[in-house]
Amino acid sequence: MSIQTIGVIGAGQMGNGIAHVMALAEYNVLLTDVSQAALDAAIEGIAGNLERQVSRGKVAEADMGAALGRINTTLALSDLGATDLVIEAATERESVKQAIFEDLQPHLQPQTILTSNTSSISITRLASRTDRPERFMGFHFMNPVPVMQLVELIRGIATDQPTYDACRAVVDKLGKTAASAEDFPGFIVNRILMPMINEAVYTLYEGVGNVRSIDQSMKLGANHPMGPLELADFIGLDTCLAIMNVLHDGLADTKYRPCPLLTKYVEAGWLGRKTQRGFYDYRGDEPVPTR
Ligand SMILES: CC(=O)CC(=O)SCCNC(=O)CCNC(=O)[C@H](O)C(C)(C)COP(=O)(O)OP(=O)(O)OC[C@H]1O[C@@H](n2cnc3c(N)ncnc32)[C@H](O)[C@@H]1OP(=O)(O)O
Ligand SMILES: NC(=O)C1=CN([C@@H]2O[C@H](COP(=O)(O)OP(=O)(O)OC[C@H]3O[C@@H](n4cnc5c(N)ncnc54)[C@H](OP(=O)(O)O)[C@@H]3O)[C@@H](O)[C@H]2O)C=CC1
Repeated sequence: MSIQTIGVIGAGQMGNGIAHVMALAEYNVLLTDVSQAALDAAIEGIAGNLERQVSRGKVAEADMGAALGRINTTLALSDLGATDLVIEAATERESVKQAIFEDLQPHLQPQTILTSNTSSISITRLASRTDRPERFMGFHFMNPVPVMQLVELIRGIATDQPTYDACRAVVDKLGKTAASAEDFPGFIVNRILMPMINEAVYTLYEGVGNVRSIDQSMKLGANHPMGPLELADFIGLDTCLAIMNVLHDGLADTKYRPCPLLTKYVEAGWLGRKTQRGFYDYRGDEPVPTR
């Protein structure tokens, strides 16, 4: 099946990045969210990121204008009815995602492929609540989407080969690399990455190091581009906690128990960069550790 128009649900940091790369690859994009403010912020963010790519010679100025022209926004989920592929990138909560698919389904063409950018939730379970489990799969981008090379492709138990092939062709057209992962909690990247981040929070909680020493240790001692606490703030602490809960519930092993300090930050609404405060405070000129 030929994909030309892509619907993106959720205009947060991932939805915004997905719309950006799809438009640059000449797909028409229809981006939706529950708030107009989120849609406006996403368009502004995409324009800013494209401008940076133009200034660094990564994108031609004319391509930037054309890409922005290919992105339309709407508050009405039903407008996504005419798209060929839908990528859901709303909040990492199963009930939110299920409600979106339920509301969207009656408006979709029968052949439309439904996908989720979920970081951890069972693709098979999400698919089973839709009218098209064979045309449903996991389409998992990494953050920041315009920079990261990998896309994890996750088949649910019922996903058919034409659906996988169509999604694979989109990844190829983006110039990114696909990795196939089986449908188990956290798939590949987050099964490995998130326990490391959670362990960094335990290291902080137990006083083994402070925020700065933990991040510095992993940057200078293990050559990670960002320290684990800086990365957690970048991903979003609510998303990190949601992923740990999926690993803990789905694999029933205490090694995945979320650190109580991570829970406390989320309860405080200190979700990282997106709320200006997490393991660092971003409200000043330089990020300042909060512990
Ligand atoms: C939670 C999940 O489900 C899965 C996940 O995504 S886990 C998270 C995975 N991501 C990571 O681990 C990211 C780790 N961090 C990094 O790789 C790097 O710190 C980083 C790429 C984010 C930034 O790199 P940096 O060297 O510190 O910063 P900076 O020089 O500003 O940026 C590097 C490049 O990225 C570009 N960039 C950064 N953010 C961007 C964005 N949002 N859009 C477009 N370009 C962006 C910059 O323009 C720059 O481009 P050039 O190389 O052409 O100059
Ligand atoms: N952050 C990361 O590094 C990565 C995240 N992901 C996954 O991508 C998804 C999105 O994450 P991310 O972009 O970081 O999250 P954000 O919190 O940045 O964005 C989520 C967006 O979805 C919106 N939203 C919530 N409910 C609905 C709804 N019913 N319909 C439409 N939009 C809705 C939110 O609006 P509001 O704020 O008003 O609630 C918000 O704008 C999650 O599943 C996450 O696990 C995948 C890879 C990496």
